[in-house]
Amino acid sequence: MTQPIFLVGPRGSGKTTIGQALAQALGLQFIDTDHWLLSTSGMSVAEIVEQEGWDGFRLRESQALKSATQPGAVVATGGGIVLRDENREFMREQGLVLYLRASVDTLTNRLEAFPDEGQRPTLTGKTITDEISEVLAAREALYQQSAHHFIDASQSPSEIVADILQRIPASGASKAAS
Ligand SMILES: Nc1ncnc2c1ncn2[C@@H]1O[C@H](COP(=O)(O)OP(=O)(O)OP(=O)(O)O)[C@@H](O)[C@H]1O
Ligand SMILES: O=C(O)C1=C[C@@H](O)[C@@H](O)[C@H](O)C1
Ligand SMILES: [Mg+2]
Repeated sequence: MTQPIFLVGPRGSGKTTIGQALAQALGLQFIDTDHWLLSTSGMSVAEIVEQEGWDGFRLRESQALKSATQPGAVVATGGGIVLRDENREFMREQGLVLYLRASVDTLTNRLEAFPDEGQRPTLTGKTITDEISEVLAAREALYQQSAHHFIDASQSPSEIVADILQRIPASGASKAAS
């Protein structure tokens, strides 16, 4: 398989966790746009937003997506990557896009247990539950438009990886929607 696999979804859906496990299972390189930005800029998401605002972060994130993507890699994106048309088009044209879907309750539980405020500064100033509901409602259609496959991300990591592997046989990843 030479086309990259992109994981999209909201904060806490498991893009980083599942991306690492999937890359290991497939023997592929793992890339994470949030980590790539941290290592290339030396700044956390919170620091970039403090200095450049969310517009500055979104610009850097789009550049990171294009610079970091490699053929045959698993790419965990940031939760807001789908906000820009150019990013959605890039991912769909270059590779296979998987949407990790989970309920507001599941996402809230995960983010409350591990908030990581340096990488997940508030988007709305609201509580985690209210923020997730609002952000998911605003982005759901964009995640759906971007994705070739919807994956139930409420399962355990090993179940999710097995589910993904069933949909992308070694003979070549399928872009058929499901
Ligand atoms: N399938 C899962 N089952 C249980 N816990 C999970 C699962 N996937 C991720 N987690 C946990 O949820 C938290 C968030 O996961 P992760 O960082 O992978 O999400 P993310 O989608 O990459 O978020 P972000 O958009 O902020 O980068 C972590 O603490 C992780 O251990
Ligand atoms: O959902 C979002 O907008 C974000 C998710 C994280 O992955 C980071 O990219 C950043 O905190 C923004
Ligand atoms: Mg992540």
